[in-house]
Formats: sequence, C-alpha cells, structure tokens
Amino acid sequence: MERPRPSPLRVLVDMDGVLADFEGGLLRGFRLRFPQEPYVALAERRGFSAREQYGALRPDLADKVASVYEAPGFFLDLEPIPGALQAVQEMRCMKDTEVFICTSPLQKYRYCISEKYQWVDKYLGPEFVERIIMTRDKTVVAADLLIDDKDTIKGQEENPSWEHILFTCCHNQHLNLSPSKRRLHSWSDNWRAILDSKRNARPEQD
Ligand SMILES: Cc1cn([C@H]2C[C@H](O)[C@@H](COP(=O)(O)O)O2)c(=O)[nH]c1=O
Ligand SMILES: [Mg+2]
Repeated sequence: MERPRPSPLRVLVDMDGVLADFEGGLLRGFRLRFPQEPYVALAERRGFSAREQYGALRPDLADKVASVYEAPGFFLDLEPIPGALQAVQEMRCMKDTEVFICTSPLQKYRYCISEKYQWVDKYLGPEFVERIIMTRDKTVVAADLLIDDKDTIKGQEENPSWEHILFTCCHNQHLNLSPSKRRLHSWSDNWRAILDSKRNARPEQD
C-alpha cells in the first residue's frame, strides 16, 4: 500500500526584526529627526517596545520615537536583515515546506500596511506577496514553526500550534530562555537544522 504523503512543514517568518531591520531603521530615523535628543544605542536596547524604553529615558521621547515609525516611508525604507532574503527564498523552494510571512501592523496602520506589502514585493517578489499574513494576533495562525524576534507572543489562543523560535535581535539578546525554547541567532545560524528537527519530530501520519 502506498504511504500517504506527509503534510508540508509550515513555517511562519516574522517581518520586523527578522526580515526587515526595524531597530536599525528606527535608530537612524530617530537620530536624523531628533539630533539633539538622547537615544538608546542598539547595544543598550532591552525589551520589545522601543516606545517604552525611550519613555523610561524621558517621558516625552516615547511619542517622539513612535512618530519615527509611524511616518510615511519608514517601513518601506527598512534594510533587509543580512541573509534573510536568501534564506526565505531557499525555504520556499524546499521540498515539503510552506513558508509564510506573518507580520503585525501598527495600530496606526495608515502607512505601515501598504508599505509592508510594497517591501515584500520589492525584496522578495509577487510569490511572497501572496504569502503575507497580516495579523495583530499570531496565536490564531496554524503552523509548525514561528520565527520571531518578540520574546513573548500572546493572543486569543493559549496554546498556539507553532513552536516559537526566538530570532535574536538587539532587544532580546540578553534574555535567558527556558531550556525548552530555541533561538535562531541570525540567518547564518543553522535554520535548516531547526526545520529538519521539527519535521522529524512530527507524529507519523496514518
Ligand atoms: C519595537 C516596536 C515595534 N512596534 C510594532 C512595529 C510592528 O508593527 C510590530 C511588530 O511587527 P512584526 O512584523 O510582528 O515584528 O510592532 C511598536 O508598535 N512599538 C515598538 O516599540
Ligand atoms: Mg518582529
């Protein structure tokens, strides 16, 4: 009897901090726009929210830093993270693998949503535009893996189907993870081994 084909391994890849250099673009934009103001160097970043960290430095800096990422052109002008484009293109061509870009828009979405689409089209092409999942709640999306730089991902679903692989970024590099949690240190790290191990750990299908 013919064995049934395994279902493809579905991988969600986050955008800001994983494909697009949000933190680098934010610091550059902040220093250009507010050259007299104190800033948080990338090595000093702690915690996902730049807004909160700037606000702790001086309360009025919270709105100032937010005004940088809410401005037109911010998301479109972000540089790709080194190795990211090649990695996801390779992932897309891998046998029995499905890759989607899973990204959260800002609450002030006026420019962010269309610019994220344009960014993907510009750097990855129309095949990937078809594969954008734009959601404020990634827990309700079904997949095997989510590669994301946000250390804690919460939403309506308490037990998401994916395993969260923490992608190292300036704001999370100092965190000690629980032994069960895995990191991808960069796109030069062995992301293929993570996909393979997940593929092999899945229960056999009848
Ligand atoms: C640091 C930081 C980020 N955000 C926003 C920017 C994006 O819209 C999302 C993260 O998107 P991802 O593709 O899921 O990585 O969060 C923010 O609002 N405030 C911040 O300080
Ligand atoms: Mg992110």
